[in-house]
Amino acid sequence: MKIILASQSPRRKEILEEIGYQFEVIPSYTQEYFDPALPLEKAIQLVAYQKAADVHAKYPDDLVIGADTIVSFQNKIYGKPKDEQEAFSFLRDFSGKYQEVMTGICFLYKERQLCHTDITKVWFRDLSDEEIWDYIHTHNALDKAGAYGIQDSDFISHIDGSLSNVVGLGKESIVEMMKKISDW
Ligand SMILES: Cc1cn([C@H]2C[C@H](O)[C@@H](COP(=O)(O)OP(=O)(O)OP(=O)(O)O)O2)c(=O)[nH]c1=O
Repeated sequence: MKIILASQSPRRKEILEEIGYQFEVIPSYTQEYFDPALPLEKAIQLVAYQKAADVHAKYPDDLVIGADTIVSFQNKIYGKPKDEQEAFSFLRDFSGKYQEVMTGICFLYKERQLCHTDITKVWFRDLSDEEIWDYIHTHNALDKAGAYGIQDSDFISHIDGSLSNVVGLGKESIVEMMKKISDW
């Protein structure tokens, strides 16, 4: 079965390559809908589903993988910041505290679907305003949920859970899900 990654994220592509799969990248540009009435884990899965479904409609005989990452902090959702000022306020909020990074993953193949959400707790050390601005001015903070990349900052003191999940796609879950669908 051919695998399609329905994502424009270079990080997700790298992660899937690292696991060793052969796949094609066909990003979804669908308008995503986040349903605030659902429990967070389900709402994020639904966004991952929408991305996968958009591509699956054109490639129903291939295995299509969609994913979506958000940061949840004190019952608020942090996606990609809209500008540098918002990126600053996100990182100021996270300083010295922990947040949860969630990635919803959906596999679609023919009539079948398998979805899952990974959660990793991420602890930030205390950050000065100066180093937050320095990070924002030297990195692509606006392209990342929560305004930071765990892979390109030294803000994190420790994590509890999957590291690749924080970067955008939990390797362990992908491998597990691939096992589950091996008889599809
Ligand atoms: C928290 C965190 C997020 N991110 C990235 C992962 C995702 O690419 C991005 C969250 O945005 P998403 O909307 O999940 O994904 P995307 O728009 O980049 O790609 P697509 O919708 O086509 O799949 O933030 C990091 O790279 N490092 C981190 O530490």
